[in-house]
Amino acid sequence: MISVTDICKDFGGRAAVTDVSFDCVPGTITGLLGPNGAGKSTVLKMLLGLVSPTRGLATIDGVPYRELPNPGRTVGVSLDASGLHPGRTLRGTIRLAASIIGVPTARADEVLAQVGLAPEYGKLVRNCSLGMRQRLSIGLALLGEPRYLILDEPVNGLDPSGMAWIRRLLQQHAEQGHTVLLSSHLLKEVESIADNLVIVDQGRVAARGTLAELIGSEPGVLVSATDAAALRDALDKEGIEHHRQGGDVFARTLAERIGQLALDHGIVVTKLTVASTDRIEQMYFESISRISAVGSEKGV
Ligand SMILES: Nc1ncnc2c1ncn2[C@@H]1O[C@H](COP(=O)(O)OP(=O)(O)OP(=O)(O)O)[C@@H](O)[C@H]1O
Repeated sequence: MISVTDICKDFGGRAAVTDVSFDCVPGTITGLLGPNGAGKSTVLKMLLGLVSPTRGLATIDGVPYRELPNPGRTVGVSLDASGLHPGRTLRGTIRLAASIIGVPTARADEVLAQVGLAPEYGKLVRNCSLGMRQRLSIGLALLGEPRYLILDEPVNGLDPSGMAWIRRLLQQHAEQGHTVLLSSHLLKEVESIADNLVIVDQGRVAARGTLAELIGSEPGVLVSATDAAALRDALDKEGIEHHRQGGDVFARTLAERIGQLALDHGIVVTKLTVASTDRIEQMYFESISRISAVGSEKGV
């Protein structure tokens, strides 16, 4: 488990992170979300022993990162893809990292293929696109087959297929019982990947919980069906709140329930849109505006 307890960081007397606490349990993906400068990277760096906390404790597997016996085999880290050595090739970079953490060369080549960079193995890092560097950085994180993945802004620079790829990869990692913590300022991306959210603003936790806890357990689904009247009848029978929206039906339930309902009643669904995005956006802005209000009361 990853445990962050009342962690604080001041830089030159200025608070960057204040009393941040959260846990990440195995088998889940946690998204650390917040606007630019909110303190996300500082939290991750404290967790990884790269910045020492002014107060508080951050542990992985019950100990601070620096006390892990072989951190490279336990925790996969991707912090800043622009920090990779520009004069090394992709393969050279990953093989060097493999030799440092005691992983066979064959595994390095396997990871290069896994992140879609095998055809470019001879390219120098300085000649790689941002997306390629991001893939390399994620490959470095995966190298030691770690139980924990800690990724700072992993979707930065990735195109839509790259984003879909990383989503699948992280979900598979969590399904294997591993723990994923990622930071992002991209609300929609985190919403589609994470099981749990920790929203930070101005260094403080603004909101924390599962997506359902934060936006309500039944966010609502917009459904198009060839027979909308039959759909409305079925929703009535099941006692599911609904109303018309254009030619569609907005039902206050989960997509899974609509799928089951359609199957049970033989209704052909032609389109189904989960209408949570605007609610999560609303929740996000409400959370961070509460922190801003506290900050302005304190004259921050
Ligand atoms: N080494 C440092 N020295 C002084 N101030 C720092 C240092 N590192 C971070 N800060 C400050 O701490 C605050 C939080 O920065 P941090 O990089 O953690 O935010 P972030 O949420 O990761 O932002 P972004 O999404 O823009 O990367 C910012 O005000 C930043 O200027």
